[in-house]
Amino acid sequence: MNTIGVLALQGAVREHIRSIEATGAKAVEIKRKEQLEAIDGLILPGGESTTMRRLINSYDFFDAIQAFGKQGKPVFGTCAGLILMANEIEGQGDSHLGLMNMKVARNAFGRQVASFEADLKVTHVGDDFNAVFIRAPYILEAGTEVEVLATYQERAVAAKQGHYLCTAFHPELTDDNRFIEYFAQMVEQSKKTLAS
Ligand SMILES: NC(=O)CC[C@H](N)C(=O)O
Repeated sequence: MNTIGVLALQGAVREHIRSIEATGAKAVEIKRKEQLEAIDGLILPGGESTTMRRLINSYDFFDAIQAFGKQGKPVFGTCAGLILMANEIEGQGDSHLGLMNMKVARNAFGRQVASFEADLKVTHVGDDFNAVFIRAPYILEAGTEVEVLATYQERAVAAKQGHYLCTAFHPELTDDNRFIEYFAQMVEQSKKTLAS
């Protein structure tokens, strides 16, 4: 059975645990970096990216998460998690984990319309995915190795780069598990490749 962890320092952890379990995979809350050794894929949840980064540093997760990704193990960032994965953040000198070659903007849809839902066509996932946005970022620029999976109002809001996946929205907040199932398939695939 595949085991998928959710970084549980801050943010929407419990919802991800429920959606991972719905795919049939084992779900684990990750609170110590040593736990990364026992999982096959990692989710960086939504929340507040600067707070999460501060906690990543305090709990000494920074190098451990980068090393996890460099081993070829899949990482999926949602919302604040997408910001953590980008190698460039608009108006901010430093990025965070820098796993994906893309520039992102925070709170990109404005503070007034903080939250909204939209039905999106998502490559690999479906034509009618109900996406929940909460003070969401978006992807301003993406490198050629980054595959944009969905756009909203011509802005890129979901992307994949090899074994890295990210969404500006929160797939864990609906009962539609197709997005997490797609990630679970990526985890399954990488586990087979890493074992061979
Ligand atoms: N729902 C979310 O994860 C919001 C992300 C938040 N705007 C940030 O910058 O971290």
